Amino acid sequence: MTRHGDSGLVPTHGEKRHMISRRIFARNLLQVKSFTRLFTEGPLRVSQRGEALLNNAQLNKGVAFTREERKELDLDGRLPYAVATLDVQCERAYQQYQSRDAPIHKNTFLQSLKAQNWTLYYGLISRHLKEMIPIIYTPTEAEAISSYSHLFRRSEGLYLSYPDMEDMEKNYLAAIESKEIDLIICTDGGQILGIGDQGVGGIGISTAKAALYTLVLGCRGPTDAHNDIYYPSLIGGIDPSRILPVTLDVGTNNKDLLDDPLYIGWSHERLQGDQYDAFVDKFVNIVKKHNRHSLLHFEDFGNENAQRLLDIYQPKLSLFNDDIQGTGAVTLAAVLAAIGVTKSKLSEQRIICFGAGSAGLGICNQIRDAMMQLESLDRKSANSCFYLIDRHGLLTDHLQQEKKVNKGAEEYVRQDWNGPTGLLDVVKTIKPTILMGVSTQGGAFTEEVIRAMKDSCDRPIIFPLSNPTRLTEVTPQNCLGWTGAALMATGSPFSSVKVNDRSIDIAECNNALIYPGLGFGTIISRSRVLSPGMILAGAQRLANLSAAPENPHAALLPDVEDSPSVNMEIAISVAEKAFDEGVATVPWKKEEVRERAMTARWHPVGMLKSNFLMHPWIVEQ
Ligand SMILES: NC(=O)C1=CN([C@@H]2O[C@H](COP(=O)(O)OP(=O)(O)OC[C@H]3O[C@@H](n4cnc5c(N)ncnc54)[C@H](O)[C@@H]3O)[C@@H](O)[C@H]2O)C=CC1
Ligand SMILES: CC(=O)C(=O)O
Ligand SMILES: [Mg+2]
Repeated sequence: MTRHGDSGLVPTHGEKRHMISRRIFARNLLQVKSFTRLFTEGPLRVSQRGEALLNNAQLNKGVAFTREERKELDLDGRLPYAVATLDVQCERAYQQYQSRDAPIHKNTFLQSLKAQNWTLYYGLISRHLKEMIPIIYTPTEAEAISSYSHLFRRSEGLYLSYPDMEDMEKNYLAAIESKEIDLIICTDGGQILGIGDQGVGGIGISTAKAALYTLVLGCRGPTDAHNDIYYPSLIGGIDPSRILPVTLDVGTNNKDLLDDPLYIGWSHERLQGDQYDAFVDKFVNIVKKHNRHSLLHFEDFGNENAQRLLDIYQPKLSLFNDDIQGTGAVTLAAVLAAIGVTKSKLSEQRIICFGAGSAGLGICNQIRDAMMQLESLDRKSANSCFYLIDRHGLLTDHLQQEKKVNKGAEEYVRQDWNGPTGLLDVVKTIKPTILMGVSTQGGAFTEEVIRAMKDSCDRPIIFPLSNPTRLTEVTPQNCLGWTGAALMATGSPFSSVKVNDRSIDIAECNNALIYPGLGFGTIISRSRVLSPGMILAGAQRLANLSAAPENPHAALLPDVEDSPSVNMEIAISVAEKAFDEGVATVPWKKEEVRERAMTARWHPVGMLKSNFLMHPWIVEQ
């Protein structure tokens, strides 16, 4: 690809392209001087008709095709007579959804709906966001991923397998043919949620994260009480046709999968070392070559690779690791909200992080950096506020000598520790104010641990963040039952808990509350990188949107139902920061960010008054 002009906005394609692509490309060229839209704008030209159109999930509108469209597009007789609005279609689909009892069956139903009709899929979920996010994301998606080879029906992204490494570029180009890609979400399946190596099934997390980029951005109505911001009543985010979910199939060390005759990936032990590195490097370079203005989102890579790959590639292209940086940012926001309640400073906290893997280190680094930037602590003093505990106990110099300290955790190693290093002993010794769990060890925060936390301060801050639900280190019911007053946030959704006749809402401290905003802010500003400053700006904006400091009984973070408007605010702060740091490459000004962000969203229906027309269509001859 070559660049056009100074703006660096226009992807060009050396490859032979489809006619539609050339037209979209030409239109983008015309728009580039003012603004490049993040969705395919205006009349949608289609070359397909009849059966082919009904089988194209991106274009299919089902019974929402109007009489004129049916005539024009050879659909007469292929659909029942009545023409329905999207509302009616959603009502019908919701009834079908409700008839499925188990969450995994609801998940499968929604998967097949997506395979048939994107507009209806996104339209339906946006109408039942809170109810359906746990179905398409954590916790249910973990179950779907672990059964991937058994539930498989059809392709849902790009599968790049090691044996086909020679053809990687060709296969990549085929997947993006006739598309403009803003976002590539990639996993190697190494550590999916808390359920470990899932091999090729990892694609499920790429597609789930992709769906949230579309759903969890946009607007739900005037919900932002702090800022009196009004959003129209549609929901929308990143155009799904501009997102590419990818799995890098480098084998698996999951014995169950290797022994399963139905396993659908490359049945081979997981590659490591030079072979693994060469494969990932080839992929990143292909992205850089063909989609250099897109954001590359890394998800659920194994601990041995996640931080290492981030360090290698972050300076080279617009890339981030959600488990490290997204989780760090959302947890920082929750901590800022919590210390707003306890009226204390970041630098006054004594923090235990139980689990020193990708998420644990991402969280500690993010909070440590915030201590340095917001409260001017030097790095050593800031590091000294943390006590990291991993599978062998507290990270001490003894463990370091035994080479049992994860890479990246060296800075937090305690040099001065002589006592026992188990969680309960450390809690009793240091009397922490904050306890975070990212260990994948369900129930690890026992009653004794939680009561010891309560003994150490009046309102302990306790965040069991492991997913899915069964791996939570402590349930809110237990934690609040034992303490009465903990400030909690959890990785997966939990219902509210009654304490002394008061109903306490539990904040969901999940990176899904922030990564869509981090990503969208980067994309709309066409930022060269997603910098630490942009991530901090996003976390601070999220903390500002918390109701907790003013209302000590409110959840620490905004509700998932409000995440569309919340993520839009985050995106705006992130994009503005990109301008401040001089990394934005769009040819417009920082003052325009809000308006640009609002108009750049894709909606499951067109911006037309009639709510069943997706776009006016022009038939390709
Ligand atoms: N709430 C959120 O937004 C997020 C939650 N997570 C969750 O956090 C958990 C960890 O994820 P990653 O950091 O990506 O995995 P990881 O594999 O990189 O880290 C897990 C760490 O826990 C340690 N560990 C295992 N057993 C332990 C024990 N008995 N005691 C103490 N430490 C122990 C492991 O040695 C490892 O270092 C997962 O359940 C994941 O779903 C991850 C990212 C975001
Ligand atoms: C939320 C998330 O990214 C995880 O649990 O891995
Ligand atoms: Mg993850």
